[in-house]
Amino acid sequence: MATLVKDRFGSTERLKVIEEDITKFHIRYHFIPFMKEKCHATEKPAKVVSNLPFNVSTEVVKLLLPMGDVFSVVVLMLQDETAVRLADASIQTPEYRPINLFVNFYSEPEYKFRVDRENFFPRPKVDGAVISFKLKNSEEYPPVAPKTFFSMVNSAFNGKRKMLRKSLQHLCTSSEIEAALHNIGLPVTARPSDLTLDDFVRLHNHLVEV
Ligand SMILES: C[S@@+](CC[C@H](N)C(=O)[O-])C[C@H]1O[C@@H](n2cnc3c(N)ncnc32)[C@H](O)[C@@H]1O
Repeated sequence: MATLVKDRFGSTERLKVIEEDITKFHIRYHFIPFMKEKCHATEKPAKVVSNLPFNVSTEVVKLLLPMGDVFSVVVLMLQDETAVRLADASIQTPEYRPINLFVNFYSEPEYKFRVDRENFFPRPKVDGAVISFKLKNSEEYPPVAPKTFFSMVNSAFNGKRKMLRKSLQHLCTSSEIEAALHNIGLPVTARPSDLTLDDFVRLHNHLVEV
């Protein structure tokens, strides 16, 4: 693939073929100077279009979505089931997970279309799908510190069936959690799957004030 691309497009100065493991590659370090040199300041950031193996999907999503300063859009071929789950962040479903909050924190996902397994060679056991993530800029992120926010979200989902007043007890007392839930208009018995991204942000911000 790399050889084919180099042969076909090697003559353009706007192409650089890098053969690296995406999960270990320092994207900003290599990409930002290249973009500065090759693109005019008025141009929008670059886009990612990728057809990676399905088993690195989640790792790649976690790596690329917080890069709104470098990329405007990330378009990925994923396993159909994964693409459906990432694009749909409906609360109160068994599929609702911290990764949905992560995706919607950093981007606006859109399921594009299914790609039947017959279109691949060798034929996999599952269908693929194309999904796009329009990346947000940092000023569009919800008003929280991502590190403490996702730490709270992960703790909340560790006890998925547990009420938040129990699963977040390492952060605050249950009565403080109940008061925070009440303040944001949620039942004191709420579970993590009842909360939207916005609810989690408001809960987090109430709890850090305690
Ligand atoms: C499904 S094939 C797609 C090939 C080609 N991009 C296409 O669309 O026809 C997946 C490609 O990802 C490459 N790949 C697998 N793991 C990778 C990683 N961690 N970093 C970069 N490339 C990887 C493989 O070498 C393979 O060429």
